[in-house]
Amino acid sequence: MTLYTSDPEPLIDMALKSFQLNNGLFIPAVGIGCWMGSVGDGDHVSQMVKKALDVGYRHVDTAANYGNERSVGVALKETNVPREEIFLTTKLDQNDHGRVQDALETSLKKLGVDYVDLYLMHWPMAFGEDGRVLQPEESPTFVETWKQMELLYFYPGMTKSIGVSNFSIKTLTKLLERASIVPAVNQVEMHPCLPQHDLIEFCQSFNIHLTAYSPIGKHKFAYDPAIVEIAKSHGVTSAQVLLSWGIQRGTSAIPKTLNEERLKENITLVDLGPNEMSVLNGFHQKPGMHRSVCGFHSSELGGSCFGWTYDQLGWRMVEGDSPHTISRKPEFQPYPFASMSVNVATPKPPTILEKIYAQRQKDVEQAKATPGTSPDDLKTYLEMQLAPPLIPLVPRLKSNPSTSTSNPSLSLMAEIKRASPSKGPIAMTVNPAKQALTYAKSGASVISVLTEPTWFKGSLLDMRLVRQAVDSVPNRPAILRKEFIFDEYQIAEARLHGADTVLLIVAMLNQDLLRRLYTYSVSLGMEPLVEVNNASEMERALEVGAKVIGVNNRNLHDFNVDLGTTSRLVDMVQGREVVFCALSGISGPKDVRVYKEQGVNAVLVGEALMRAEDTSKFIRELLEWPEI
Ligand SMILES: O=C(O)c1ccccc1NCC(=O)[C@H](O)[C@H](O)COP(=O)(O)O
Repeated sequence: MTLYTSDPEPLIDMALKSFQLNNGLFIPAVGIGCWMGSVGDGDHVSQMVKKALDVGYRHVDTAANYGNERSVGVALKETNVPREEIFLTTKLDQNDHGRVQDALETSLKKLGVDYVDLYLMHWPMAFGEDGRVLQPEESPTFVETWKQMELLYFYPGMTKSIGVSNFSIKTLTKLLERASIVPAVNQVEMHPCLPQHDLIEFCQSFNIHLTAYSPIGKHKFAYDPAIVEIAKSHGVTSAQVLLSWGIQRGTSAIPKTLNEERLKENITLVDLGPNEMSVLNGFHQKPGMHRSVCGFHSSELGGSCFGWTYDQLGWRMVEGDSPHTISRKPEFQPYPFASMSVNVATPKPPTILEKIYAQRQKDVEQAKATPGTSPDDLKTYLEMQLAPPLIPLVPRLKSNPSTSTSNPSLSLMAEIKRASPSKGPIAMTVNPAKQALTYAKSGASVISVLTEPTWFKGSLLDMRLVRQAVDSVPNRPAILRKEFIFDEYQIAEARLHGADTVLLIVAMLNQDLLRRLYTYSVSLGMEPLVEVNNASEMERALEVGAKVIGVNNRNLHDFNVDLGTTSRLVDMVQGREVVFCALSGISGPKDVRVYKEQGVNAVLVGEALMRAEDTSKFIRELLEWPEI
């Protein structure tokens, strides 16, 4: 909707404008900020948030430290706006850096919601048990806290995005060196007296969105003649000019006001021209102007803030400091309003498979860049024939303890699975070598080793030790590298670390890549297990000539498990030379019996085996095999 004043100056209705974050979610450009200048302020906050939602806001920003999450919760409960239409942010208190999950659970309870859209680390510095400010190297460091926040993101449910607040280029750089997930947002003080040009440039290069708090500068400079003149020429208030400037730079803002008229004004903005943007970009260069309006850059604080020096924080200034060292790039291309999305209500967050894929790409790049494990190094090791001998998958899968009996049953691919995205920790203390030996002695044809570290807590070392543990077992099982494979490099790694086969997940590969990886794996002597989840993926697996196809009963996009997925695809392999396997969700003999009747050749079982009290007995009963 475009509104018109009498001049008529077109005003831009910001209510539903949003910016897309690096995880695919959309953050509305203007939100209602709930810091009231002091902790709490109960009823006022509830009324303010309710009014804001009534007039069109869909973004609410609070923090544990503001002491008003309950009041925000009252407004969320009383409003008619559905929860899923609201982008809700809260922040981790500095007292809670060592207990992130508990802190978020407490915040959710107070807010009366099941999840927040964004959870921010409020400040990089933590407070110790005794209330003392911990120094940057003291545990929990902000990197350690970030790692805990990443876990919340990996086991989704409580927050849809994670980010930071009050981070500088210095502290962000340190965080990014160790981060598996790039923060979606950095929320900082930002207005024309503190434009943060360098920080914006830095964050843009990492696709980190910036949100401005105190975007109107607490009205401390809003009546400067230069700003008033721009406001007059558009027929709007100074506050509207300052907010328009911020959003036109591509940053969102969370102004606060209890006044209904101002609430409306703050989401009704104007398009500033290049000269006006220039005036505001350079505003802080006036003598004495470059400063925090929150008192953070004050000589009274003696060059520190909350117990960290400006140097530790990466803040390079004190009040009135010459801005030339800070602002090297005052000119920014205006953010194209036209390209802003209005899709607030139906964000499409990445699925777990997409998240894992993105993370594994980073991991593989890192491994390739590590001296000794470059692609050339791996090629040389393979040429030197350093990979251990392998066994062929197809015949091994066709043999199990029941094959020579009058009533042959299915074969088993037994998985080693410490944790998973859908279940969290499953068997964190398992010793993979011992578990593998039990599987081998119980008759498993394949041992599947999850080597993904972040969600499944596995490693290549696990797989190597599994291989070593079973190497001398007669008719040893084949070793499967259970991974999210998209690069030949991962297949070479698998072979060198003792795998006999690898997993190729059709859902993550285009047909050319699937064919290329299939061919490469076969060229190293490893017939891959090709995983499908529906009929079209099955056609693609057959098209590349896969000889071992597994149907995953678990939908990797939404975790839904349906044992009928395998049954529905049986017909597609009938009469073909394919070993047909059922993967995931198999927990008892009944499941296996149904598959046996349908002609399935093997089952891959993870969680049920990891949780079994007597693994050998469980396997024998599951497969209805004779005693070995
Ligand atoms: O298990 C998960 O939560 C999961 C989520 C996303 C991608 C893959 C996932 N699992 C990998 C597997 O394929 C299973 O570990 C395997 O099929 C065994 O499943 P189960 O017997 O249900 O443990």
